Amino acid sequence: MYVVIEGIDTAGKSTQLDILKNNHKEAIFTKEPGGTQLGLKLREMALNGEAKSKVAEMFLFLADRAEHIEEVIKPNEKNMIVSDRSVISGIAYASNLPLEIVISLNLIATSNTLPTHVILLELTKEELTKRLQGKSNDSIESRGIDYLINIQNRMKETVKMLKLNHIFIDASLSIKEISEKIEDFING
Ligand SMILES: Nc1ncnc2c1ncn2[C@@H]1O[C@H](COP(=O)(O)OP(=O)(O)O)[C@@H](O)[C@H]1O
Ligand SMILES: Cc1cn([C@H]2C[C@H](O)[C@@H](COP(=O)(O)OP(=O)(O)O)O2)c(=O)[nH]c1=O
Repeated sequence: MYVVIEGIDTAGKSTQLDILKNNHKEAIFTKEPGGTQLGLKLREMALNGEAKSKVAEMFLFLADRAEHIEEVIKPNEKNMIVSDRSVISGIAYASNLPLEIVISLNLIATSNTLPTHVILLELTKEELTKRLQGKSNDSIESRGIDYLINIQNRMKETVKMLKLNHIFIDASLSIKEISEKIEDFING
């Protein structure tokens, strides 16, 4: 089982992952970017805005993903894996290119190893605005509210285009309500 927690910045992914770590001690927890040794270096470069070219930035995340799939996901496919972000973020955030092209590049990076369960935490513009005010933003988050809402819409479109098993959860529900919906979906 390859479960991914998806959502734009501040959607509540880390909060739900902390609960999942308590409820599923047997699972392997990982993330993108930064789920491998190479990925940590790539994450640093990407989040510090070192790539001036958006295409170069996309390839940093693709390299992170290829390494992550090879080193973490594939070797553990028989176990329960839970990842903070995935190919869904990869496709959605590369918003300077048409979805179809980015999907093809990501299918190469993932060698078609796709999540079996996609959990997308969905924010309203109002809730996102409120939450972003409470944190310092990395180079990607500082691109603004409308940018992130567009990314969220691309995430939903991507999940549907890839026909992945998924649940969209209203991220403004209580932490407990969201956690219960996640458990029902995973155990369903
Ligand atoms: N269901 C929720 N309702 C209200 N606030 C939440 C909820 N889940 C998380 N938060 C808060 O929103 C902020 C971002 O949560 P976090 O889990 O760090 O999001 P992400 O990992 O997706 O960036 C944190 O301040 C967190 O306490
Ligand atoms: C996985 C991935 C993340 N990102 C972005 C989303 C985030 O803004 C940033 C780092 O992700 P993350 O560490 O999850 O940030 P946060 O916890 O604030 O959500 O990288 C991409 O642009 N492309 C990708 O392929």
